[in-house]
Amino acid sequence: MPSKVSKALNKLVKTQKKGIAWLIDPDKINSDNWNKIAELGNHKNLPDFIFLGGSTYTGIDLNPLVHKIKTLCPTVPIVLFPGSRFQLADEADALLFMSLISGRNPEFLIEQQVEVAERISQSSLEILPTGYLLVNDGEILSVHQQSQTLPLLNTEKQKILQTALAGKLLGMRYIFIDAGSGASSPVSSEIIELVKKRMDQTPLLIGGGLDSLEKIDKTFSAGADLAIIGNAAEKNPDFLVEAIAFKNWLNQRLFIN
Ligand SMILES: CC(C)=CCC/C(C)=C/CC/C(C)=C/CC/C(C)=C/COP(=O)(O)OP(=O)(O)O
Ligand SMILES: O=P(O)(O)OC[C@@H](O)CO
Ligand SMILES: [Mg+2]
Repeated sequence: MPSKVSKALNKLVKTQKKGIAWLIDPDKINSDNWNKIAELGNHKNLPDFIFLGGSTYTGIDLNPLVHKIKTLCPTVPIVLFPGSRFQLADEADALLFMSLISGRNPEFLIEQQVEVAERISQSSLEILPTGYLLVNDGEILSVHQQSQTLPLLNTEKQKILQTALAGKLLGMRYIFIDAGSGASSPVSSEIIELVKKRMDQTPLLIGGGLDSLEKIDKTFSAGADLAIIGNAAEKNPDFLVEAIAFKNWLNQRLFIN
């Protein structure tokens, strides 16, 4: 099995560097996004990964989209972040093979995964076993509607820690805590700190509502290894480049110190 993406994620943890993933929603990609991808192809401020997925997308073959992104921006690994089993594409580099462990809906805990296990084990996708937790201040967003689960609250510290640890002990190699796309407040710094302290070498991915450099800074300072940015980049593609430049500056500062 290929290991390019897992190596890159684990390297972030080992070197204490920070990474940024640009989340592209196949349903919403527009001409501004395409222009940005074309620019990225020869830009020094590249995201570490492109995540591809949407909470509601159920439509057509994603391979042509993957192919087009790869042609324009060949050096950035494309990681599938599927809202359902219909969002697979063999031409992507890797797949976040998630189980929604903050919820109790069997469909997203195990059923979706069972349906695709045989297919993906025969593909050349790099499989990233991921415990996926929805955590916010009680806001119900499209991912909650889609998965028919409620988010854990930022105040439910013990429950969130227990859930992340259970995922890790079950062998999930990545923990992704998501406030949900467009969340008005992101995963709290307290939660990120608490979970990060107990993760050892397991990469911690944080996303949802990261729409300012201040929020990204807080997320990284609290211990996130990778920040996922969707809506803010969709609305203002230049924000993505600013966020990446900021992350590069943080990493450089770490190196100098
Ligand atoms: C492993 C396989 C094949 C499927 C996993 C299926 C699971 C467990 C999904 C988790 C629950 C879920 C529905 C996650 C959605 C993740 C996602 C791609 C969010 C992005 O949200 P947007 O589509 O950007 O939100 P908007 O609809 O607001 O744009
Ligand atoms: O669109 P935003 O709010 O950046 O969220 C990204 C992602 O974490 C959602 O699942
Ligand atoms: Mg979206």
